[in-house]
Amino acid sequence: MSKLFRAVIMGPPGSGKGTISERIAHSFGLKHLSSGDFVRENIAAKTEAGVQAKTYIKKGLLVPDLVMTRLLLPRLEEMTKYSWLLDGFPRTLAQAEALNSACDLDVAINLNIPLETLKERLRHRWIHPPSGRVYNMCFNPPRVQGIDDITGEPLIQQEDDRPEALVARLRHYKDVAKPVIDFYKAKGILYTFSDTETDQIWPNISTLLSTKIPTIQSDARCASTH
Ligand SMILES: Nc1ncnc2c1ncn2[C@@H]1O[C@H](COP(=O)(O)OP(=O)(O)OP(=O)(O)O)[C@@H](O)[C@H]1O
Ligand SMILES: Nc1nc2c(ncn2[C@@H]2O[C@H](COP(=O)(O)OP(=O)(O)O)[C@@H](O)[C@H]2O)c(=O)[nH]1
Repeated sequence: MSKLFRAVIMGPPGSGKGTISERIAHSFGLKHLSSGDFVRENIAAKTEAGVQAKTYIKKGLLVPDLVMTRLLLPRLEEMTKYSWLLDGFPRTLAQAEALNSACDLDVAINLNIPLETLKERLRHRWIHPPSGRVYNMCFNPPRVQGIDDITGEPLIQQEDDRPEALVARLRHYKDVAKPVIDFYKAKGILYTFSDTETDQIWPNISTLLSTKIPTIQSDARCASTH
C-alpha cells in the first residue's frame, strides 16, 4: 500500500497555524484539514455532533473530546487516499491518543511564539466566519478594510481574541498542550519552531518538509507501480 504523508500542526491561538498550514498546503499539495472548519460545517449542517458542539462554542469552551473525535475521525477516514495536514486537532492528550489509534503520523509541527507577539497579532485579527478566512490588519490586510476579499461580506473580530480573554486562553492552552507535546516528543516526531515572525519560521518548516515529503511520495509512486 502506498505511503502518504500525515502531519499535525500545533500552537497557541494566534501562533500562525492557519497561515502556515495554507503555505504548506499550497507548496506541498497536501490537504489542509482544519478542526475549526469541520466544527463550523457540522454546526451549519446541524449534525448531531454539530448541535452538541455549538452549545460549548457559544460559551467559549472547547468541544469535549468525545464529540470532537466523533466529528473528526470519520472525516479522516474519507481522506485515506490523500496526504494531509491537520490543524487544530489534537488539542488534548485524549484526542492525540484517539488520532494515534486511527493513523500513523509522520510529523508533528509545534509553533512556539512569545506571548507578547500572540497578543499583538490577535488584536489585529479579523475573520470571515462563514469561510474561516483570516486577515491581519498589518500582516495580510483585506483589500478593503473590514470586508472579505472573496465574498465582499463583513469581517468580524472574535470576542475571545480580545487581550482580556486571551491570557486565560493561553494559560489553558499550555496546560492541555503540554502532555500532547510530550506524547509526540516520545514518538520522535516532534519539530518545534520558535520565532516572532511566520516569514522567519516558514523556510525552516519548508526545509523540513522537503526532506520528508519527496521520500514518502516517491515510495508511493514505487508502490503504485507494483
Ligand atoms: N480539537 C478541538 N478540541 C476541542 N474543541 C475544538 C477543537 N478544534 C476546534 N474546536 C472548537 O471550535 C472552535 C473554533 O476552532 P478554531 O480552531 O477555528 O478557532 P480558535 O479556537 O479560535 O483557534 P485559534 O485561535 O488557535 O485559531 C474552538 O474555539 C473550539 O471551541
Ligand atoms: N504581524 C504578523 N502577523 C501574523 C504573522 N503570521 C500570522 N499572522 C497573523 O496573526 C493572526 C493569527 O494567525 P493564524 O494563522 O490565524 O493563527 P492560528 O490561530 O494559530 O491559526 C492572523 O491574523 C494572521 O494573519 C506574522 O508573522 N506577523
